Amino acid sequence: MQTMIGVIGGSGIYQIEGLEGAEWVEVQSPFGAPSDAVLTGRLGGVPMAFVPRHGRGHVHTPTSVPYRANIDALKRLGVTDVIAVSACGSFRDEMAPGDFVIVDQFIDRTFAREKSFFGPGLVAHVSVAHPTCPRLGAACAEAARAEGITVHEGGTYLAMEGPQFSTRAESRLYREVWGCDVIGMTNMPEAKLAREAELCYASVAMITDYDSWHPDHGSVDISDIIRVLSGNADKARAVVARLPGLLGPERLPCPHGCDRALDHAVLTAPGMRDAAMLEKLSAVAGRVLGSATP
Ligand SMILES: CSC[C@H]1O[C@H](OP(=O)(O)O)[C@H](O)[C@@H]1O
Ligand SMILES: Nc1ncnc2[nH]cnc12
Repeated sequence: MQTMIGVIGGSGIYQIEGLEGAEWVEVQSPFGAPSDAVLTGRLGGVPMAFVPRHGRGHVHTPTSVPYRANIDALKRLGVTDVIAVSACGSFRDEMAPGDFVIVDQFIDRTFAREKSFFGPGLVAHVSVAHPTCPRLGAACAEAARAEGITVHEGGTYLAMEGPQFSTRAESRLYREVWGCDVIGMTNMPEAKLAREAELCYASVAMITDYDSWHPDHGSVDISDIIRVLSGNADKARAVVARLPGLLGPERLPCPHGCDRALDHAVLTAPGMRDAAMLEKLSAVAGRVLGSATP
């Protein structure tokens, strides 16, 4: 199988440079319109697809991002591995603004988003006990280190609904009681949907601030975030540029089973499956439903 890298660019990252044959393509998804057209091309001989999570010009709120359409569109294009690049706040002194965290756990506190491709007429339950791909995360960490970035391998990301930032009491709860390391508004349900679509998913969280718990740093402030974001964006693009060399064009099956997540997940009996749902899920779950899109 051929590697195809999907990149979801977060706040401050609305395009990537250097793609050969770069082209913005409109992708139709049965889950609605993706955040924007998808930038496709090749980097180091490996096909790549980039979607700006908030759209060019930053038009989508964390709640209005069409997470399902974005993941479905990447799957339809043939993406195998998704790197989610995101701004986040830090709950740890040692995880400082400018550092990157390769997130490996989430606490999902979002409540106003569609969280599954499945539903009535086609029921499935995938495991997200380990919600990110260790193989892809290790490649991202290696790429970040090669760029001289301070990178923390492993961390728990609290996904909040937003769009307002946390109160000081919430910030302390997430840090002191729940043991979270970073906070953001977008990696959930994105990671859950990537797992349902059998895509390897790694989250590269770029720290922009100390949220609102830190006695020496006051409260989170959007102008501080934007200042750090501009530096982070170039670093993130440099990390992405190293990934084709690290992942290579030939893709071996995921040793952690991300690409087989649906093997035993669909519960609805074959004769009871809803025809419209089968059609809708042809890209995401075609491998196990027998309706794969060509
Ligand atoms: C720019 S501050 C808040 C905003 O930034 C993060 O977005 P993303 O994860 O897409 O980089 C955060 O989750 C909020 O949506
Ligand atoms: N402190 C914070 N809380 C939520 N999302 C963020 N994105 C960047 N910083 C953040």
